[in-house]
Amino acid sequence: MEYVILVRHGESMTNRSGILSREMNKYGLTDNGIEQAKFTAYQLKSMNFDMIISSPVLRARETARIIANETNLKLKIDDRAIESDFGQYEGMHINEIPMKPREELGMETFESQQARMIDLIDSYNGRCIIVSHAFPIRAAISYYLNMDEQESFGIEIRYASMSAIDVKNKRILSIGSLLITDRIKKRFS
Ligand SMILES: O=C(O)[C@H](O)COP(=O)(O)O
Repeated sequence: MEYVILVRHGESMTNRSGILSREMNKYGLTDNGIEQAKFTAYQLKSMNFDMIISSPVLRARETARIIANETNLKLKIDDRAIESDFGQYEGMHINEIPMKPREELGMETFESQQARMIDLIDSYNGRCIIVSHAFPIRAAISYYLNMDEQESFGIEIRYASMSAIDVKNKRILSIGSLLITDRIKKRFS
């Protein structure tokens, strides 16, 4: 891939209820999340992409469909963009989960999420949008910043935000932005 914009889905019922879930067909976007996705789609419409790729999880698919409709891009579902695997804590409220490292809880590790996101980015050509989830997106960004989970802990990936990466030069152009700048638009013109 030459350039990629990593988009987090819009606000969903998981976020509003504090539930951690990678359920494929539950917890869609809230009305707020739909509006957030539409605003991101509106900005991306003025740029040139080859494809949009999405996590198979409903909230990401709904966000990607909104963007695909606005940009007339072909939408492809790719499991490598999926939400973190929460293991035995799937579907639980965030407050019910012990404050321990993911490894100790039997959840998918930061390294595993980073590896599958980078494998995904490196397996496509051209300029793409990838719709995924906060943690996998942060893990991918950390790869280009050469940071580990703790060092990148402060990176916030907001709903429907856009993180632009110049993949061929391994350079981060924006992190968790809600607005696309003109100089980033120029790279996708
Ligand atoms: O940050 C996390 O643990 C999750 O990635 C949040 O998931 P979401 O981006 O699907 O809300």
